[in-house]
Amino acid sequence: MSTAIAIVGAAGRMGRMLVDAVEHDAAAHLAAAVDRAGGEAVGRDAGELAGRGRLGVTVGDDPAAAAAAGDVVIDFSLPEATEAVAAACAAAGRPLVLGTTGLGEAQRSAVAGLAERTAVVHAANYSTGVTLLTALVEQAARAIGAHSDVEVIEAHHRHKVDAPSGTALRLGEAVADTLGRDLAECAVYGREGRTGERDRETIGFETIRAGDIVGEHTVLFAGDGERVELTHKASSRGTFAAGAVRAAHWAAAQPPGLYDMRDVLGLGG
Ligand SMILES: NC(=O)C1=CN([C@@H]2O[C@H](COP(=O)(O)OP(=O)(O)OC[C@H]3O[C@@H](n4cnc5c(N)ncnc54)[C@H](O)[C@@H]3O)[C@@H](O)[C@H]2O)C=CC1
Ligand SMILES: O=C(O)C1=N[C@H](C(=O)O)C[C@H](O)C1
Repeated sequence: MSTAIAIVGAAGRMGRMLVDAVEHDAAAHLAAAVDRAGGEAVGRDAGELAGRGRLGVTVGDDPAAAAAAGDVVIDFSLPEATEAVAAACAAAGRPLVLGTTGLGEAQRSAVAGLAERTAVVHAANYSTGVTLLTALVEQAARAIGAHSDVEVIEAHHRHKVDAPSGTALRLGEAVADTLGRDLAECAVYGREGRTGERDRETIGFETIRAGDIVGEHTVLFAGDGERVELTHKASSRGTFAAGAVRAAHWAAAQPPGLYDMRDVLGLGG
């Protein structure tokens, strides 16, 4: 059986990659495509936008119609779309694979509410490599985190609108949780001026925005006389799209709940 997939944010960098990934997957097909109301993509063919030629799926602006048409919804758009997409998935009883980063409290709460009714996979990064990196970072934090200065460094393309990246925040959270710290209290975002000496309990974040960098993350554990750096570099958005489509197949068979990419890959907690 082929999984019918509805894509929100279909005209974006990730949306176009997702259309391509779905159409490359013999076990899936594109059922609906949605983008921003009033945007120039609405009314165009989603396949043509993705450079794949005509697919016969017109980009719409109604998440409710898209959710009803698909077995699963994949949303990589903007936080402004999240609450409407969650409501559409709840009304249609459809699982959601959410890749959008930079969510605020209201959007997180909408996602948590949806997860009581359907399966929701929410990951800041759908690549297998970053899922592994997160596990390795937890291992490093357990071994040397309490005696190290921990810094998270990320680099992305010039078009990215949120900072630090969702992945960087997730990596920082993984360190904080492992060390029994509260990230909201120990995070330091960039430094400037007369900062004073570094407090070992803090977790620092540095952001680079430049050119067409797809996505790079390093977690640095620095002590006296040595340091450990764990790095992941994505060289194609195809890796995120492939992971999201894999998550969509997986989510279609899950009971309600909030999951992440570790669950999808069967790596446990
Ligand atoms: N979880 C992951 O693995 C990854 C997550 N991302 C995240 O995905 C999101 C999208 O990234 P890009 O594709 O690079 O951005 P983009 O700006 O190229 O695409 C976003 C698309 O969403 C559309 N959009 C905006 N408001 C909308 C609304 N209310 N309803 C429907 N569509 C709407 C825009 O018109 C645009 O076509 C970002 O939050 C980014 O951080 C990106 C790559 C990987
Ligand atoms: O906006 C992007 O491009 C990316 N966003 C995600 C994030 O914020 O972590 C994941 C990936 O690094 C690409």
